[in-house]
Amino acid sequence: MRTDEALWCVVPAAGHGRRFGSEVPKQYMPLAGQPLILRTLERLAAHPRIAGLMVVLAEGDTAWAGIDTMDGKPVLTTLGGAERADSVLAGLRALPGDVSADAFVLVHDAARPCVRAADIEHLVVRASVGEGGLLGAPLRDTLKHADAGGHSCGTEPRDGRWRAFTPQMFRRGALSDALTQALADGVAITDEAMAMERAGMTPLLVEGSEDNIKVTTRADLALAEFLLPRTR
Ligand SMILES: Nc1ccn([C@@H]2O[C@H](COP(=O)(O)OP(=O)(O)OP(=O)(O)O)[C@@H](O)[C@H]2O)c(=O)n1
Ligand SMILES: C[C@](O)(CO)[C@H](O)COP(=O)(O)O
Repeated sequence: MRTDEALWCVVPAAGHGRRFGSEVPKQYMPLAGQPLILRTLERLAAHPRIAGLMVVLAEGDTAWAGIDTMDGKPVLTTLGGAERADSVLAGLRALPGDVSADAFVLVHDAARPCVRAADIEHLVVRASVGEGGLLGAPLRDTLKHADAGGHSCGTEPRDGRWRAFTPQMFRRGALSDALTQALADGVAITDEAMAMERAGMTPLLVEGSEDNIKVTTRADLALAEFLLPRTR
C-alpha cells in the first residue's frame, strides 16, 4: 500500500443498543455535549489517512444528523441489516465506485468514540504490509467459564488470547467476499477478522490502547466521558 493512499472507513451504526437499555439508541446518546456517533466520526475524519466515511444506519433511523461532510471529508450513508455483518457488508457495497476491490478499507464501530489517532496510524502502517489486520490487546484478566447457575466451572487459558477492537482493515473485495460467504453459511460473525479467518487469512493483531472502549452499557458511556478528552 502506498503511504499516501487514502482510506475510506465504514462505520457500522445500525445497532439498537439493547444492552444499553435506553429508548435512544446508544450511538445517539450525548457524549461531551454531542451525540456519541458524531464524536466517533470527528475522531475518524481528523485522521489524515481517512478520505471519507460510510455510515451505516438502521432502517427507520430518525436521529441521524444528516451531515454530508466532517472535517472536510465526505460522509455518505446507507442502510444496514439485522446483524453487524449485514451492516458492514452493506457499507462496503455502498462505497464510491472509485474505491477498488483491492483498496484497503477500515471498519470502525460507531460505538468506539475514544479511538486514538496514533493507534489508527499504527494499524494502517503495520497491517497494510500484509493483507490487513485489526487493533486489539492481549487479554490481561483471567477468563472464567460460567455455568448456568452463574458459578465458575472452569478457567480458560489466557496465553495467546487477545481482545479485538476496531478499526479493522482489509481489502474491500476480500472482506466483502468473506462476509458474503459467512452470511451464506449462517455463521454469526462478530467482527470482520472472524470472516477473514474463515476465508483462510490470519489477520495481523496490532496492539492498541485499552481505552479504545466500545460503549455497550451505561457504565461505558460514563467512562467514555472521562476518556474522550484524554485520548485525542
Ligand atoms: N445490526 C447491527 C448491529 C450492530 N451494528 C453496529 O455495530 C457496532 C457494535 O455493535 P454493538 O456494540 O453490539 O451495538 P448494538 O448491536 O447496538 O448493541 P446490542 O448488541 O447491545 O444491541 C455498533 O456501532 C452498532 O451500531 C450495526 O451496524 N448493525
Ligand atoms: C467488532 C467488535 O467491536 C470487536 O470487539 C465486537 O465484536 C463488536 O461486537 P458487538 O456485539 O457487535 O458489539
